[in-house]
Amino acid sequence: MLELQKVSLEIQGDKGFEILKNINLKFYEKKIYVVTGPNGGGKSSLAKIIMGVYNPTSGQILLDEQDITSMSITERARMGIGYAFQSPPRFKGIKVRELLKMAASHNPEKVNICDLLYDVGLCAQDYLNRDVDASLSGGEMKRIEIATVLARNLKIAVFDEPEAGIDLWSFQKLAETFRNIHMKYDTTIILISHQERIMELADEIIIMSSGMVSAQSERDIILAGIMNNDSCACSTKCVKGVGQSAECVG
Ligand SMILES: Nc1ncnc2c1ncn2[C@@H]1O[C@H](COP(=O)(O)OP(=O)(O)OP(=O)(O)O)[C@@H](O)[C@H]1O
Repeated sequence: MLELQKVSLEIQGDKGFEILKNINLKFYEKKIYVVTGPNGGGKSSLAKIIMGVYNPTSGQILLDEQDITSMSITERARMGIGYAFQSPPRFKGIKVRELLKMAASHNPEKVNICDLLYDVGLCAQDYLNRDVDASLSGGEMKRIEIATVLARNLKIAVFDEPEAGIDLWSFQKLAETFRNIHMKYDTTIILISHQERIMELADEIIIMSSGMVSAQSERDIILAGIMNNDSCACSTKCVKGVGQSAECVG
């Protein structure tokens, strides 16, 4: 289990401000969590603090009861925490086959890289010998990145907007991929997303807003709340919501 206890993150600057405020969260094994919420709410910062890109200003992070708060990205990666980037990096001179083999190097006998490519909706025959460079489209690169994360058989896998750059036709396949991982592995999956169809995969949904957890509950409860919410998201006092600003009085 991954646990965040009273985690806060302040970015130093002219007038340092708190990006994350007193976050208390528990992520259990074999569950899918979707972190959602308005732009700037703190979702990616939460992912980065789990990864070790940022270190909290205060609070603690525990993985299976071990304090990992001050561990580096590399140490956390060794302990089984992995992250898929919004815009995956490209590696000059490396083939898809080599990239996946490297990712699976801790458990090569367990991982079939052709199955992995199939799981992310790519045909092994067409892609194994492709270079991991600019010749791959954004969506193809994203899927290969997801395959590398799967290959690592992680304890905690964080995906930041996995749907970004993936066409509507392949979206269903992506959702199936996460369902399959959920069934096949004990990995805790944390998905950062605004997409309702990604939220539908969740066991639990966490809403981040203004650097705080503003709601956390089972998927159906949160989704019902979002669907029934006809209140206005603007900062002024408004009875009918954004887009009907004639009603705004603030
Ligand atoms: N390194 C940084 N320096 C200064 N401000 C930062 C830094 N990282 C994040 N922020 C600010 O912290 C807030 C939260 O950012 P974050 O990227 O976590 O939001 P988000 O919920 O992922 O947003 P989005 O949905 O737009 O991706 C934003 O106001 C952002 O500008």
